[in-house]
Amino acid sequence: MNQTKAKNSVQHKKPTVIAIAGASASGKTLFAQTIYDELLPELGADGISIIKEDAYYRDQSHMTMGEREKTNYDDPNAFEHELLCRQIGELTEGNTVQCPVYCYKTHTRIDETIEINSTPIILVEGILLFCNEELRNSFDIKMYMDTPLDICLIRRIQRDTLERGRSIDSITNQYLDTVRPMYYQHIEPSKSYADIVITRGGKNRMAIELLKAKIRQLTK
Ligand SMILES: Nc1ncnc2c1ncn2[C@@H]1O[C@H](COP(=O)(O)OP(=O)(O)O)[C@@H](O)[C@H]1O
Ligand SMILES: Nc1ccn([C@@H]2O[C@H](COP(=O)(O)O)[C@@H](O)[C@H]2O)c(=O)n1
Repeated sequence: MNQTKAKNSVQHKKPTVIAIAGASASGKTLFAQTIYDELLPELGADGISIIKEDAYYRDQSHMTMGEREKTNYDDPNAFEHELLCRQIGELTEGNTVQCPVYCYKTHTRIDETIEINSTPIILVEGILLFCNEELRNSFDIKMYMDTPLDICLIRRIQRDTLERGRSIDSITNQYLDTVRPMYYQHIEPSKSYADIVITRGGKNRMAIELLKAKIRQLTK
């Protein structure tokens, strides 16, 4: 074998892409962030990264605020999944990508992007990750947060009033119009694609420890 080729194949081991899907406010972000924070001292910033599917919501700056507020954000078409898929592909090839940044208050992408480097472990979290076949096929490990919907709703009310600039009225109307129906149409059925189903939300310590152990095994 050509020596340069042999050297490169040793240097670039294909990253492991771990997806965490599930309902809105089921604990995906908390789970992924806990894994990241607890492994960062061991793996370093070159060892692990997180991508949020929410960053790939389509930009709506060409629409009025009224139109943006009526958008169904729980339909797969609300996301630019092609871009997410392409960028995961780039990362698995060892390349760097410019990840969009999304604002829930204005329902638009902001002008900046965040540079994400290819790392041996890539965590991806989002509600509809398993609904797009091409995207689904780009994951090595698929996890699903199976948190009861009433618990998710309570947590969403608390989070969205505090962090996403929403009123109780807007949260409950959106929940009845789109969030709940789309959960039953798209998210809940996608659980069947998961390799591992996690109960009790983002603080399930045993699930956190098991994934950390798997990641350690993959990176040693
Ligand atoms: N097991 C849990 N116990 C208590 N609060 C939780 C738990 N899991 C998640 N939360 C909280 O619920 C809210 C929604 O969780 P988050 O991780 O943002 O959900 P998601 O990313 O699935 O939308 C957050 O404020 C988070 O801190
Ligand atoms: N402009 C937007 C975009 C998204 N949403 C809601 O966010 C939920 C997904 O994010 P999680 O962190 O909760 O998983 C999804 O259910 C959308 O309804 C929004 O309200 N506004």
